[in-house]
Amino acid sequence: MKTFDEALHYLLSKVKQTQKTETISITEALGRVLAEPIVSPVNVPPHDNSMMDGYALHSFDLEHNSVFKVSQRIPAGTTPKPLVTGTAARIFTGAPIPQGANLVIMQEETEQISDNEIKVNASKTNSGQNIRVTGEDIAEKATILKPGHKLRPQDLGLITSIGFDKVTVFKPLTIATFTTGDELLEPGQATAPGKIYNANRYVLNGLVPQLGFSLIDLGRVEDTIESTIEAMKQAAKVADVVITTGGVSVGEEDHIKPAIEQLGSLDMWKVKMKPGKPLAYGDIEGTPFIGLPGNPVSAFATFNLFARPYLLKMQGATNLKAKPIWLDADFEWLKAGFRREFARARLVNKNQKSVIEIYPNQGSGVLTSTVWADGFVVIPEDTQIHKGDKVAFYPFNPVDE
Ligand SMILES: Nc1nc2c(c(=O)[nH]1)N[C@H]1C(S)=C(S)[C@@H](COP(=O)(O)OP(=O)(O)OC[C@H]3O[C@@H](n4cnc5c(N)ncnc54)[C@H](O)[C@@H]3O)O[C@H]1N2
Ligand code: MOO
Repeated sequence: MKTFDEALHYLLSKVKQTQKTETISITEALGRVLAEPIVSPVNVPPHDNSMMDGYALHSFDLEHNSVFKVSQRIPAGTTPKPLVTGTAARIFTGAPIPQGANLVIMQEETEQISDNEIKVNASKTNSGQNIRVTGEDIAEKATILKPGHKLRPQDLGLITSIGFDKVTVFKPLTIATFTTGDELLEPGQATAPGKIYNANRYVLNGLVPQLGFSLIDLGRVEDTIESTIEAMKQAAKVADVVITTGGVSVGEEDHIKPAIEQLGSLDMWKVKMKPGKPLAYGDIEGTPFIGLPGNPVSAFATFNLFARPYLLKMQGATNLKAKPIWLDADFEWLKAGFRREFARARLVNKNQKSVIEIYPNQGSGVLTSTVWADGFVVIPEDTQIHKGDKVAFYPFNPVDE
């Protein structure tokens, strides 16, 4: 049996990163992975500018005077004249600082004493106050984003702040999915004895596009060797990776193993984790294949824990590792097991403290646990947990994804 860390490490070592890139409009770039560094040709801000609506003047004059003539008016978007010595300039937020001024007094700290005169009432002033300096956000020639970065709304803002309207990103991977099992009915079909509804198809087909990949959904494949081989071939032809659920444990009803062994290569693993013990990895005529277990919670967990980082790495992303949040357990886990448990858990606030609760039924077929929860809590191998122990919580949707 492999440990969880061994399985993940091996899987990630097998990834061949995509080389296919495209240059696209910034309006299409949300969620895409950068293929090239972004180097700024400009300073941001491009000029020293005011943080406040108020008056620009020089600190030297303030040492001698509190009443100033207003010698010019500088709205944002205009170019100021140099400041006449001993005077103030009316200035607005974002407007360039005139040459000869070195601070801005906000208008609430001044009073208008005649049509073109103000009195400064500020108790404390410093040179440079209320001025945003050239390049303080981005310096010219700085690398603002590196390849492998998955673009979020704030990244698009940063890129457009240097004037770029296009970015070079990796083309999205295409993932083909199918589910196996003759017991499966599609939603909308009438129930029948011995049958269950195909839940995994819809979980998988939500998880794949949520990560920004294109999906080819081949639906349910009949449990025969011929149908499985046919589906595999078709999937491998059109996709960068093929992902299935079901048919990876030891039963002879499972045709995934013999099908792939005819078409490529396959490793069947038993991983020391729960849910998600069986996992298959191989290739179909050269296309990577990941076989997730059939139990719905196991399929959900192994997608998140194995397929997600595998696919993100293949897509060129560098931020693969989900970061845990360490919090106090608000539960007891007394049956220490030899497999690492990824218990479905949620964060709750109690008396201004965040703690972790777990769903009472942690069965691999209890999909309700994944809906109730908002993440996994890790119960390490051979470990009991008592209330108040620190535990590692992994949200299902990491914020930086
Ligand atoms: N003798 C052994 N039996 C099993 C072992 C083992 O080590 N030795 N491992 C168990 C574990 S752990 C798991 S997980 C399952 C995984 O089995 P498979 O990947 O072969 O999956 P199936 O047998 O096809 O299905 C398991 C279970 O999940 C239900 N299922 C399957 N597909 C779907 C779907 N698309 N939607 C909803 N539910 C689905 C299926 O009906 C079964 O109940 O094997 C254990 N057995
Ligand atoms: O992966 Mo199985 O779900 O551990 O029960």
